[in-house]
Amino acid sequence: MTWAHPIRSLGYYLLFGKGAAGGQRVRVYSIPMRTRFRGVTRREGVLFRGPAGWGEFSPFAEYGPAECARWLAAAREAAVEGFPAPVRDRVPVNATIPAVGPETAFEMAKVSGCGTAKVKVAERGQDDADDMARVEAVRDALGPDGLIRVDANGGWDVEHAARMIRSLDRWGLEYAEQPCATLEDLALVRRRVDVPIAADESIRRAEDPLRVRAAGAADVAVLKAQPLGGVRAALRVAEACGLPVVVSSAVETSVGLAAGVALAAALPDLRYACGLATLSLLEGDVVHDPLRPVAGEIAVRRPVVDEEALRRFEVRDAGPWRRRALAAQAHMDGPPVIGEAR
Ligand SMILES: O=C(O)CCC(=O)c1ccccc1C(=O)O
Ligand SMILES: [Mg+2]
Repeated sequence: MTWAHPIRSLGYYLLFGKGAAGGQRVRVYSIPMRTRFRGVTRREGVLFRGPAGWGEFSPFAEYGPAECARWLAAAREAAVEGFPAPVRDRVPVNATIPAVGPETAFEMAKVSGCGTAKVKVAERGQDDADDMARVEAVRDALGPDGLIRVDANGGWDVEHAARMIRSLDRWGLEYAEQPCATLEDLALVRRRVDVPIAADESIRRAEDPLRVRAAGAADVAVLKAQPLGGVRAALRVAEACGLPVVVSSAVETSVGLAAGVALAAALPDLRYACGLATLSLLEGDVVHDPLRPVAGEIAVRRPVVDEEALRRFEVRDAGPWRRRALAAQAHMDGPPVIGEAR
């Protein structure tokens, strides 16, 4: 398939660099994290505006061009196409508690205003007692009616996972997210514990959910809009996988979060709180009215970039990110969005 005009002219909106007549400069941001998360201390990415609004391209540093192509497609959808129609106007969300000490965990759960919390466990360099203390503190903060899920990011082997999930369940677990790295191990753990299992890292490509289901590896699918290639792509994955879905963020600015919110808002069936309350992990944002939860819910809307807010975090040299986006674009299906700088 070739992309002749007028679609090719979409690239026109999204030129990097100065002097592209009628084009847009892309904007690079770098925002410090309030607490280290996934080993990351600054969140960085690209923002650009197209005819449908602002899009964000912010793959994590370790991802290569083929993987980044889906993240770029998500930004293109946001900027050029816009989001599908919502079926709800608010999305219930969970507080995200990083691998912090129990006092901080208690405080974060308390101030979040959320009735559901996701607690990170199995952090490298910590031990089981740290996880126990953190989950106990979050249970204290939420009270008996709160819901607690844990996320091990694949950090346990099967034995360790089965043992820890049973131990942590003394404080009551809604589900355990990605206790082990492989599908086979997830399936083994799932057969050994009563707590439901969610798959996150095991679902990064459109074909993954079918493999998750075939392996009997999970009860819940965690879907992220950017890595799956956008809201529409993620909706197709949700439909194909036949599992209840939790939408979560990739810890983006409000621009990227809006895609996750749009996905959660468009799902026909939403039974779980979503992991979209992640702005509190960042030192700031690029919009005037950030997508933060009120009483455990985020209102469905699309904030626009505020120049004054962006100025605090904008990076002048767009070169490295331009190269990254162009490399991703070479692997992307459909029309290009990034032009060469002139
Ligand atoms: O789901 C949440 O509560 C927040 C999002 C989150 O945890 C996350 C964000 C970026 C990368 C990985 C993860 C993860 O779920 O492991
Ligand atoms: Mg996860």
